[in-house]
Amino acid sequence: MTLLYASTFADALAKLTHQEQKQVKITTVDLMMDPKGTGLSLERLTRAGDDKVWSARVSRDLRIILRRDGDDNLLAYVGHHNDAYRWAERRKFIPHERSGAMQIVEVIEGQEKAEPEYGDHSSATETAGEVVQPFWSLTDDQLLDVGVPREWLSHVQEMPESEIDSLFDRLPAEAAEALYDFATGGKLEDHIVTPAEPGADPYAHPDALRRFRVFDNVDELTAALDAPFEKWAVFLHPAQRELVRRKVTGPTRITGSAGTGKTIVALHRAVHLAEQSETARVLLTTFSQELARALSAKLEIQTQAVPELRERITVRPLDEAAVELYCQQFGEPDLVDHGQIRALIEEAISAGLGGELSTLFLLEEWQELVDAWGVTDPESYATLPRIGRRTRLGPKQREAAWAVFDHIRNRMAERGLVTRAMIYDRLTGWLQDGGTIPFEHVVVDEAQDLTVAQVRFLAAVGNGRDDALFLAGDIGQRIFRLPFSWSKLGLDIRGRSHSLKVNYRTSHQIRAMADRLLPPAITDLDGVEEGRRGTVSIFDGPVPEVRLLDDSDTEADVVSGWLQKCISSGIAPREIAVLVRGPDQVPRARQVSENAAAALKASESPIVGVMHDAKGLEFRAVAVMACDEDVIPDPHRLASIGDVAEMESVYETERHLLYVACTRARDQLLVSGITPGSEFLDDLL
Ligand SMILES: Nc1ncnc2c1ncn2[C@@H]1O[C@H](COP(=O)(O)OP(=O)(O)OP(=O)(O)O)[C@@H](O)[C@H]1O
Repeated sequence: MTLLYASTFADALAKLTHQEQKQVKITTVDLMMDPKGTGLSLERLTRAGDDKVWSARVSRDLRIILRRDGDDNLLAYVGHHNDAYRWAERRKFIPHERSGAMQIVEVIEGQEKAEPEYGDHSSATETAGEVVQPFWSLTDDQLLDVGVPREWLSHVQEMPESEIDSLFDRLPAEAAEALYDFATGGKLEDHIVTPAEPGADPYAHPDALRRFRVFDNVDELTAALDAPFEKWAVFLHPAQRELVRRKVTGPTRITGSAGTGKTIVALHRAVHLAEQSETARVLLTTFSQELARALSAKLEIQTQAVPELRERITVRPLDEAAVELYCQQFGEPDLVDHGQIRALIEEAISAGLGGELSTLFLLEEWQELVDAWGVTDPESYATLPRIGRRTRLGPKQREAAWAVFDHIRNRMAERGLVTRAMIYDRLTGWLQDGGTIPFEHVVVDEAQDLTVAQVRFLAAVGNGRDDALFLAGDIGQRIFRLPFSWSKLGLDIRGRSHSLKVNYRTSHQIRAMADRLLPPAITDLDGVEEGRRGTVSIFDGPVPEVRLLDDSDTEADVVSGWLQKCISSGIAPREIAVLVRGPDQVPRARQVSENAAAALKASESPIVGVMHDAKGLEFRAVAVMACDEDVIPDPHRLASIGDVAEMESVYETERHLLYVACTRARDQLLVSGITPGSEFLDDLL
């Protein structure tokens, strides 16, 4: 027997109470153990849209809807008696006539085909009467080509614009994606379905695999039933699946705007690589402890059914993994801190080094150039591009500065001190001399914020090995560093960069608004373009609000009122965030959050944080407040700008920050500031 599990079943299961979910799980496992269903109350549903549909009794009121075809048992839906029967009556299960992929098709009323009012569908007419019908000009053939079920052709052609947002709820996802992209300016031809080979299994088509999953054993099934909310663990988009399984001959990067599932792909990729052999070892890494913890938690869910896979995957922040490796090879490093570097600079200045250059200048020069780029001699320092550094240095000043850096380097060497970048540089040299890390595969999430030293290290880790390096990131979310070329450092992903286009996190409305902060395509310094155009979200929600208020009291009242509305609508305070540009604005945010909780006598208040720390997180509702003229872009950063190139890069990262903040919201977003407000708000509006 083959047991199949549909995403509609997962959705329906997630809506039941915990107790009901437990009952469903027991019945489902019984069904798996007793494929003929002899011990279960199975009943064929004569009024269902499909003659292979059955119901299985879970309890007096709960029913599982199954489709039984030969050896296949498909778990299609679960719900209370009337709801479950009504669902079954309005569904057909048919392979699509062009793709061959199995679809669950909602039966709609009035399926007779309407004739176009103004001649045939090839006419450019897009309106019938006053109502805009965005798909009126599309022919049956065009619609079938993108996976629209035949039953839906005329309904789609006549669909008014106001119904577009329901596409994902009602049509198979491949068709909904194509139509939504078309309606928002994309090309239908980009979404033509792939026809299956004759006789192929309709459940094995990539479009079917995004909504059906075959379970080989009870453990896998029970793991999926334990976490019905975690659809990402079970159903991948065809583009995600392809990237997870792709065999690659060099470092590979996946990109995509916020919420397109890059982290999910990185996670599945790590598991896929671990599955390849019992001896495979995988490092799944990212930049912070908090993000690594979140990855670990997801990995637990994903490997629940096969715990030995979990043991083959190590999840660590990259810095921690590097220190661990360093300890194994060279002993424990003594990391220098900021205060020690400052003291060494002051010592050098007292000894007459450094000419007229200030401590602050030398400190920044050390951190941003000399240490970051691993400069070890005056010749390399003299030729280093000074992107992002405001002061141009003449040869004499460089010489004076180098004398200080030389002093720092010598003192550090005498005392056995190292910087993080030096740790990576030493490991890189060791790898280049034939050293090997204890991992065959490294998967990196949030790769857009890698440092120069980390990129060099990873290049040496990859070193031309197949499937060695897989990086996920979005350059539109680079918030910590100035851009630099990866390929010049040996990490060449050109020709192996792939972009995801379906946004699972944010509503259409929030995504469309946040996208206005960034250009439609961003090109990195290696000339690899990341396009945002053509990205679609799979659900819709309220239009985000942008509010400019007269003063901070009024803003506090408005944001607090908005938070109260969110909480009163059933969103738990821990699923709501109030985000601000920096620590100076945190008291404003905290007060608003506490006021909202106090007004409702809620036991907890919405989470407060700065935009930088929100990377990788998500909330049902987000208020991005204090977006004032003198807050974002950060005036301290702007004040120190030296040239146009630096100005551009500061503006870019400040925009990215606001983009990151806005795209943490799944359903509801409020952006506010005090008049005249941040110049970025003009783009949002
Ligand atoms: N195939 C899928 N099915 C269901 N949900 C998914 C799928 N892929 C991703 N998601 C959900 O979409 C949301 C965003 O995913 P993820 O965090 O991987 O995106 P991301 O591209 O890494 O975002 P960011 O760039 O903001 O870090 C998560 O809630 C995730 O569970």
